[in-house]
Amino acid sequence: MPILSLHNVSKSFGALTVAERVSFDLRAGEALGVIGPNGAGKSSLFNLIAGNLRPDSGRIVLDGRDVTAAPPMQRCLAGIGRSFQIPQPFGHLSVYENLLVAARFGGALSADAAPRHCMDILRRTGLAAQAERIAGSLSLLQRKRLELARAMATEPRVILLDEIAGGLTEGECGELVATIRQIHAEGTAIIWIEHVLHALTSVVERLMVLNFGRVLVIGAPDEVMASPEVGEIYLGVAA
Ligand SMILES: Nc1ncnc2c1ncn2[C@@H]1O[C@H](COP(=O)(O)OP(=O)(O)OP(=O)(O)O)[C@@H](O)[C@H]1O
Repeated sequence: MPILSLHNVSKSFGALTVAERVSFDLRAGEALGVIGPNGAGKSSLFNLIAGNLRPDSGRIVLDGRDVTAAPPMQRCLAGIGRSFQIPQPFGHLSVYENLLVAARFGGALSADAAPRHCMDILRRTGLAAQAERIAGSLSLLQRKRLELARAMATEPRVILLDEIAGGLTEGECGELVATIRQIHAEGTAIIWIEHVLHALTSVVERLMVLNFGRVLVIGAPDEVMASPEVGEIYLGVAA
């Protein structure tokens, strides 16, 4: 059984369609990459999955349970974790405190269980040495790590990563990718929107291309990148 399924999910803002009958399954533990031109509907897709946008039609099923009408908080508790394109930590709290908030409120961990869980996430996301640092004082790479860690602290079954590699140097990007690969290897399913293609394709098993809110193609990354439709929208020429 897939961990997450979208069935004909559609959403429009007036005349602008950001999702048009989007359907796909995410297998438990799978990593799926999402690419597409600016405005294709990638972030809107995350908002639909996380519950920040309500679809006009269609169904979203998490682990066999229909969550289409569930608000974001309930979806988070049900196992959908999310990182944002622009990191959104509590800047005046420490790194550890940020994780504690996520674990207690986003993951409903008990006061007894949360501290140990947060220490584990700090270690797994490469932030152990920064635990006491105020989040607002972190470097960009560390803020990206914190964004990942906050999502992981909610104990997600599926984690949504929105352009987490953007703005990093090549070396920093490699470090973050290694962490994401490890998290994936430990069993968390991932949907990752990313413009840094080589980072994305070094992790994901499948790639989905969105264009004008539609799924243009979904499949193995090398086959998707070699497909004429993708060449057409990225290079503006028919292959
Ligand atoms: N709440 C909203 N109301 C009206 N229009 C919206 C809303 N949210 C998004 N849009 C529009 O929907 C379109 C798709 O936006 P979305 O952010 O999903 O695209 P994207 O593929 O993530 O783009 P990018 O790569 O630039 O981040 C854009 O034209 C955007 O301006």
